Amino acid sequence: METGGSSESPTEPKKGKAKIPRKSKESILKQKSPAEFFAENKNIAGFDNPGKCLYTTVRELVENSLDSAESISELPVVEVTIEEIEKSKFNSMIGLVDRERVDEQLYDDYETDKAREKRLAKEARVQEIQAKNAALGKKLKETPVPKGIKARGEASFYKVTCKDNGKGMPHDDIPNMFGRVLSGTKYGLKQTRGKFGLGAKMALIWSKMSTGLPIEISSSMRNQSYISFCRLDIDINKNIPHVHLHEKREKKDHWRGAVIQVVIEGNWTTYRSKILHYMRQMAVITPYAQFLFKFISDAPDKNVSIRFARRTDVMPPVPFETKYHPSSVDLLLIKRLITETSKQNLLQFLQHEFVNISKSYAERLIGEMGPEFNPKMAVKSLKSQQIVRIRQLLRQAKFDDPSGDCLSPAGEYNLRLGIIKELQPDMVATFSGSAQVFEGHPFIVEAGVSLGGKDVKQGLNIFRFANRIPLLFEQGADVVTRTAFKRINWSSYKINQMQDKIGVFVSIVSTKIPFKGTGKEYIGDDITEIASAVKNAIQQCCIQLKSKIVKKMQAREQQERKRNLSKYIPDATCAVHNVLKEMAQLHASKKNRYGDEDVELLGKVSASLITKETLIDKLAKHVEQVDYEMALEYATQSGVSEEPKEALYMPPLEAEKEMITLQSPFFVFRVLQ
Ligand SMILES: Nc1ncnc2c1ncn2[C@@H]1O[C@H](COP(=O)(O)OP(=O)(O)OP(=O)(O)O)[C@@H](O)[C@H]1O
Repeated sequence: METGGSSESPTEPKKGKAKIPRKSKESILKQKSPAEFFAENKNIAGFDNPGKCLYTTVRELVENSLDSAESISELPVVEVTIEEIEKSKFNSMIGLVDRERVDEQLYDDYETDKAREKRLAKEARVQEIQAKNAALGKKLKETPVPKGIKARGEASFYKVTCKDNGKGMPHDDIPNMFGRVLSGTKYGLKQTRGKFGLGAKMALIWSKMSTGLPIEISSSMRNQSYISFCRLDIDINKNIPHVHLHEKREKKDHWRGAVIQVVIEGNWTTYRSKILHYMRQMAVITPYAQFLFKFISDAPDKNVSIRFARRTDVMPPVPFETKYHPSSVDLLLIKRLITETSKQNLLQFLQHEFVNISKSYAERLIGEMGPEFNPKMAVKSLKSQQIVRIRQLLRQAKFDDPSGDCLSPAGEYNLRLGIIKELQPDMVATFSGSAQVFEGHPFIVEAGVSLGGKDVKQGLNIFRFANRIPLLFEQGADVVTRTAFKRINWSSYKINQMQDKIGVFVSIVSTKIPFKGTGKEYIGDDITEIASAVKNAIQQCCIQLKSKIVKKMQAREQQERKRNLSKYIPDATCAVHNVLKEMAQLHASKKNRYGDEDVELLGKVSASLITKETLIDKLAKHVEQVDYEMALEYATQSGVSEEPKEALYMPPLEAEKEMITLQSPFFVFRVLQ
């Protein structure tokens, strides 16, 4: 085993350590570290209560794993395990000896004999009613049977482990990546699930707050011959990692990736369905990933093990980092870019540090700035007022919109695949919009609308994704929900908003998703560009669906017509045959005279060559013929190209057998050899 150094004391940052001025005696001023702030306001990062904390911890770890695998174009394999740890096991983990209660009345869940009697009587009553209803065959209403009261302090503990096949982390960066709030590698202008440099630290802060246990990280990168292992917690006041152990361990195989493990308080019972929904929706929007989710407890009936198999090998292109759009910059940003740039003069700076400024355009801009500016001037010597002038001009000048090339939308193929897998709908339509822009950030909206399907409730069922993260909370305030409920006239597309089972899937990707809050739970309805792009994407799907619905309705009408005509054949033929028989009798008794043609016919009726059955047969054939001709006429009118087509998706074969794989941007075809 190779040891890369361990430390028992907090790792102090050497550079950039802020000096806090000495306070005068009467000063009441206090400072707070970011870690302290987020520990006190953990709800703004999605850590509201123990149940939600469990959910958000899983989320943060899974999203980091996906970001990591995708950053190296690796098809992600992510394994999440939540292991329930019962109280005495937890106590022994932390070296606390279990203690029996002595003074029962001291506890919050203490019940007097009378209260207990009352509760048991109530429970018995409820059970009796339920049994009676069941015997009468009545549908059972969800009458909760009151359970024995749970103590306020009765906590449940969980060990959450997330393993991936991603990039891994540089050995020396691990303590800061997990032990310093607001530190991360995803701050650049790039579409990533993570952004704030906060999620993993929040999981650690919560573990520190609820169990006091550290986080454990194992990681290995492509060319590393060792596995980095780090056990750390966070010094909340100083916002620095407190490293317990940081070492390099022997690597026996070619493993690459990361394993993160944290023990937290949580509530599986109340957040089970949210966590499973999250995993399922993540599998929908990431069909090229393989997920294994496990919940392990001492009660085997509670155990869950779900494998979300990879359904395609086609991974969306890796998003790449882009530069700022000149129209969206502010003074701080320009100053930062000036400090960080390797370019010497103003011309090079404008041309290379922003998108959509060519050399000639940069020259025109500099000319417009005034006589004290020139292309060759040293960019690092610009004075504050000059920077203000640059900013004013960049704000007012005309620039092309940023292109969406740097983005990586899920793609219509993946979206459709996900919808079909998730809902198994009767009909589905998808649409992928072109790149648009808000505040200098490109964004792309994709949508899918489905009708019918398995486990879909009547009305609108909304599924939201942002930078390929499923959003499950704060649905009511989100731009997608509001648009679907308020701005789409469903009936004009022949869709019944109340009765049809409608699935609305919207995925937005951008270099900046304007989430409300750091919890990444919803996108507000106040950004007009995004709201109108969402509306357009849903409408485009509805237009496609409408034509399918109309075709279906016409086909149904046609069938109905045929059925109606066929229904009347026996009565109609009976009536016609009776008339013919009567005519034949009149002709025979010479009471009526008929033309030659009629006489021939009446002769056949008299000779029983034309019977009721022959008439039925002829009429049925005629209805069939008319129906066929109408269908043909319809097909010719609407053109063969518009015949309803259904896309075909083939799940990847699981077998290890030798296969030839044919790949195209739209499909993967595997042939067994
Ligand atoms: N599984 C992992 N594999 C590789 N790197 C990881 C992994 N988990 C975390 N990291 C690194 O640690 C950094 C911090 O992660 P953290 O979750 O705190 O923030 P983030 O993902 O950058 O942003 P956000 O707070 O929005 O999730 C990441 O930027 C990433 O570089």
